[in-house]
Amino acid sequence: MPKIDRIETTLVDLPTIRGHVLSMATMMVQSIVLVEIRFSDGSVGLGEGTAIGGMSYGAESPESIKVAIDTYIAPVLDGLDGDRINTAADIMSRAVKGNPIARCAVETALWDGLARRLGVSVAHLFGGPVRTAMPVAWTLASGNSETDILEAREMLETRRHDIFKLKIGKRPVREDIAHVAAIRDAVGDRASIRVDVNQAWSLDEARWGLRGLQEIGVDLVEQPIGARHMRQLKSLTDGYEIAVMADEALQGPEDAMACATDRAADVFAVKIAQSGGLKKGAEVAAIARAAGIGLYAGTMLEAGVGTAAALQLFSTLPSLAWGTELFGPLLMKVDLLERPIRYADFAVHLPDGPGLGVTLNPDVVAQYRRDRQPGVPGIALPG
Ligand SMILES: O=C(O)C[C@H]1C=CC(=O)O1
Ligand SMILES: [Mn+2]
Repeated sequence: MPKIDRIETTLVDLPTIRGHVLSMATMMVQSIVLVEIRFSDGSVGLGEGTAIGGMSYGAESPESIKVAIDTYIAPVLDGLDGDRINTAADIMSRAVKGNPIARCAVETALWDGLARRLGVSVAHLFGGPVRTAMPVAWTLASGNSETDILEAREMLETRRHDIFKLKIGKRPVREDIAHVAAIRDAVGDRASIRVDVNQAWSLDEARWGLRGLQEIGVDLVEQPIGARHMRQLKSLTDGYEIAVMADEALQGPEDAMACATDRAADVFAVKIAQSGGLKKGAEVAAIARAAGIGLYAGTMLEAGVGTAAALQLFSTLPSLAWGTELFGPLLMKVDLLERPIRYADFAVHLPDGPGLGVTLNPDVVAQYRRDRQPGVPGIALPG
């Protein structure tokens, strides 16, 4: 019986390839928490906990994830049978309210450990993959329409992405619509264009916004209004033809159930981190499927470990109508992995090998760990 011997966390700050401009923050660096669980039989499991824009996207930050794990999760899991992931998840959710990213990071490391000990992939533990390549969106968020157009053209030419998600909500609605229209016109029908407002609009702004986006041929709008405003989200879903996707509104199966019961959204962005782990992410996906709601594999802009964990789960879902946005490693200047995840032919490819199918590059971790490079994180808030 392999016991949990030690849970180690490391903050790593990876510079982004360009400023990533979101409605709530501009990211120059992505900060991640690596989790390594050491088991009594010598096996090791890897996990990752990653937030967006410090604490400006949600209630967890890289620092809070580390504290939650070191101070509140590691002690209650100490000595537990490492194979008992359901028990560990239950203990974590009783010991720590909220903090789904921290719980997901630890659960991921437990899945990786168990799958490695069995010599199988994590996807295998979820019933096996139904696909090994998944469509993958890229986020255009340089903050400048011309730069975004050049980026989009390059992605199409190199066959890396033909789905683009534009981050809007920082500028007045009219300006945002003009920005989206310029990109729509530039790429024509070679790509699917979607937008993410990250909750920035009021309901009346959203009504104008959705009407404008629909007119210019945008396929989908993500979380246009506040996460808590489920009834208003439903009114937008019912009022327009453009698909409405819930993201921040979905913090696990209970939210998914409420959103599905009212059919407040057409599509769910399922994030393993926001759901509180792979198992709960699978539950969110099952609720969507049962309710006839479309599925999209979302990201917290994780580096290779978190992205691989999401790929393992999403490869097993019978239908993934809206594809994925599991491009996080490509947003960072350096890759954390020994063998980077493969992006080709407009798809992201499931890594093979046991566990998550990935191993860390120790030199990159050594160079970018926060305790070796003081003075980060690089986040600018608007205004
Ligand atoms: O969905 C979000 O809000 C977070 C994330 C996903 C892509 C991206 O650029 O940011
Ligand atoms: Mn989103």
